[in-house]
Amino acid sequence: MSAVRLESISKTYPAHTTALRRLLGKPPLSPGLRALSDVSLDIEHGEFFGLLGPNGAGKTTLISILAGLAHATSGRASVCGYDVQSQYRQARRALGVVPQELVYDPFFTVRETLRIQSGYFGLRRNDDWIDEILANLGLLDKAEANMRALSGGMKRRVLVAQALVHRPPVIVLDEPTAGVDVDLRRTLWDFVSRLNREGHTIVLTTHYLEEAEELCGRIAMLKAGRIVALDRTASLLARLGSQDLEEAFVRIMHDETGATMELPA
Ligand SMILES: Nc1ncnc2c1ncn2[C@@H]1O[C@H](COP(=O)(O)OP(=O)(O)OP(=O)(O)O)[C@@H](O)[C@H]1O
Repeated sequence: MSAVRLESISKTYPAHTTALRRLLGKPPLSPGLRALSDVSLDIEHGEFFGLLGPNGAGKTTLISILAGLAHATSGRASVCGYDVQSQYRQARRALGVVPQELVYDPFFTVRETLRIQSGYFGLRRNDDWIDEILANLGLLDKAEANMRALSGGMKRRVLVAQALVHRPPVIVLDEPTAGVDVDLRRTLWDFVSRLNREGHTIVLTTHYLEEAEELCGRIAMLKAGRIVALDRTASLLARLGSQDLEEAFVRIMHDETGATMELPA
């Protein structure tokens, strides 16, 4: 059983329309937007997997479908064997998501935020694990600070901590290092790599390709909602004769043949 399984996932966001046009039975002003087209993918337990692609390629949409925040128009997705729609609770419990956007409640301290998050998963007396997460993310001295008093980078650390409170076997990080300093990057990657060594499956989206090259054993590249490359990182570089992932990425994204570069993992 895969940690993450995507079977022919397509997603079309509904067309933009106005209430008046709807009332008059007129067609929408713009057609719907197809964000994902027939995406199939298996991520095995224990993998450190990179999901790459330019802005608007569909990475966040895919993550939203896994987290139950968006529904696929067609296809099936599962986390640790649990269908993200029909077995939502089990699937969500198996997943920790670090969102791209800084979302937080300004009325709580860091520790309260993590206790509340634990409560969503029915976990009481989770303080030992919360303390361990705080220590590993360099947040221990901020535990009693109010969320609104934290810097942007510190808030991002709390988002990472929130994703981990229920010890999910699969951790998805959606651009976790966007706009954060070198210190946090190091702390974060040390901690995430340790979690990976301990058996957690990691799915990472990032625009920092050198980070993806260093960390991810296997990579999928999305372009306009389709998978255009799926391979082990080293094999991908060797096959394209590229010096680094950035060069490979540019070549694949500018390849107009539309051929999918896929090899068995
Ligand atoms: N809620 C929504 N309603 C309508 N369109 C959306 C919605 N969310 C995303 N889109 C569109 O779907 C496409 C894919 O967006 P998505 O955010 O998944 O891309 P991404 O690969 O995560 O991009 P980025 O690297 O910029 O984060 C884009 O064209 C985006 O404008």
